[in-house]
Amino acid sequence: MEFDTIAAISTPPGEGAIAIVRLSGPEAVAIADKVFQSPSTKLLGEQKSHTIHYGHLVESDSKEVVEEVMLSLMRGPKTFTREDVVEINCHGGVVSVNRVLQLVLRNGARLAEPGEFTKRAFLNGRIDLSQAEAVMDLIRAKTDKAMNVALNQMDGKLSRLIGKLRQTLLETLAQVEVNIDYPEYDDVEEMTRPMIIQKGEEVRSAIEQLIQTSLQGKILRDGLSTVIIGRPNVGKSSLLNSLIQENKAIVTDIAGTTRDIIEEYVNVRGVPLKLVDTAGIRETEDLVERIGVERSRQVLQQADLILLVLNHSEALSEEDARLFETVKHMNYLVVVNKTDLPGKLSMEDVQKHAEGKSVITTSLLLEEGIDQLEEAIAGMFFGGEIESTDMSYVSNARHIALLHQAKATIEDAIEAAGHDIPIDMIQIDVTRTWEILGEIIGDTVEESLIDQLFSQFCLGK
Ligand SMILES: Nc1nc2c(c(=O)[nH]1)N(C=O)[C@@H](CNc1ccc(C(=O)N[C@@H](CCC(=O)O)C(=O)O)cc1)CN2
Ligand SMILES: Nc1nc2c(ncn2[C@@H]2O[C@H](COP(=O)(O)OP(=O)(O)OP(=O)(O)O)[C@@H](O)[C@H]2O)c(=O)[nH]1
Ligand SMILES: [K+]
Ligand SMILES: [Mg+2]
Repeated sequence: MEFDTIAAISTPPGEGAIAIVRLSGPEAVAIADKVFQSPSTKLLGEQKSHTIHYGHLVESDSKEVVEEVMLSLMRGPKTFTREDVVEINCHGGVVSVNRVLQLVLRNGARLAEPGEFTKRAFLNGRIDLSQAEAVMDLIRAKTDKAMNVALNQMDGKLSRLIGKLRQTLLETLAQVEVNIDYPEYDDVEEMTRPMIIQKGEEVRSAIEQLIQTSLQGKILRDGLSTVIIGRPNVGKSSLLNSLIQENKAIVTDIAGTTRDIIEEYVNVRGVPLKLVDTAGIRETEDLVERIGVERSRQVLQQADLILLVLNHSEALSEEDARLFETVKHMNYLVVVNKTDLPGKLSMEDVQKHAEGKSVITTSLLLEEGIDQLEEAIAGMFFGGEIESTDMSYVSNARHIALLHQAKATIEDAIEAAGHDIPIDMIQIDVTRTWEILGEIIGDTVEESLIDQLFSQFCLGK
């Protein structure tokens, strides 16, 4: 495909040592030649591909010097976009890099839209949609593990899996056609239906396996939203500070210290947590505190995990019991804090309310119990260690939704094949499954969706 030539600043905004302005498109080299002067005096158009050149950028008419740069020359198709690419490495000042961008825009390039370089890599067939989406995941990855998931997807691991399933579906459809068109025996139906069921089952179970990795994949990608709740003064803010190893939240012995929601990201054994400290939940006359309590109840709704904190030096109160009731149907862990103080809390009571959920004891004052808590959190979602060899987790919400749809349609096909539903109806379900899986890799997908996906990228990517 032939496009116009785009340009953008590909490094983060602000001051840095070096900044890059990237050009891609059929005119990239010609535009660079208009504004680049090197000591060698040779035109870039005459230079070998994949070479880097020292020189100056100058105004095309006045030859006034604009910047001193290093320029990388990369001719397609062996480039990020498969088009001709020129990268101008300039000094990393805000003014400098903008000057360079303006210069190439004045000389024929168009300002790129967010994600447009990666979009071209997709449209020119270097990567498929799931690989392109992985590029964005990679940039946003907050932990090593999340980055590995993205790298694997970028490498095409998910694409290959999806490709294999679609191939099986196509072969099944082809076989159905053959059976119908060239019936060597009269028992076409008897041959065709079991084959659809067998192949359909193969595909269904593979999809199910992918879906099973998706909860973990999503956690690695988006972080586990973890809300700390408990009565005032039990040590919620102390717990946040211990987990992030920083004194971020205010801790005092005054009940009702935390009034606003405090959010912090922390990496617990490879699991990224978005930790949320909340106002202690209790009946209160204080207006500000009451608003805080109300907010605590709201953030609870969106939590993936709840840490319910109790005070070891006080008997279980009615408010504690109400908190247990609130989180009953959610993922939660109980943290019994202040074990350094004389115990008034009956652990039997706690176990009864916790209904089999883990109960961890801590003394945040003495820095005890944090290890066990971290272990319990990681164990809850990853059964101990996160798998590091086979990182083909599905992590993207769009992909997960499509996998669920694909599973439903292939199940329809299997079900229909086992009953007296006409073969052509079953073909429709199998074909639909093939299409839905195709949307994951961008093979069968609406242009508007493609535009929308790439627009979420950063500028210059
Ligand atoms: N300066 C710079 N650094 C960068 C990038 C970039 O665009 N510019 N990248 C941008 O994200 C990443 C590197 N990603 C890239 C991916 C593919 C190709 C590429 O040219 N692929 C070709 C040919 C490979 C080959 O030589 O065999 C291909 O796949 O056909 C280049 C960069 C990270 N670092
Ligand atoms: N003895 C003892 N004191 C602790 C422990 N953990 C926290 N504290 C103290 O308990 C008090 C309350 O701690 P916070 O972390 O502010 O409690 P909170 O649950 O956030 O309180 P609110 O925000 O007011 O609801 C502070 O004085 C802490 O130093 C512990 O393990 N042992
Ligand atoms: K407090
Ligand atoms: Mg607090």
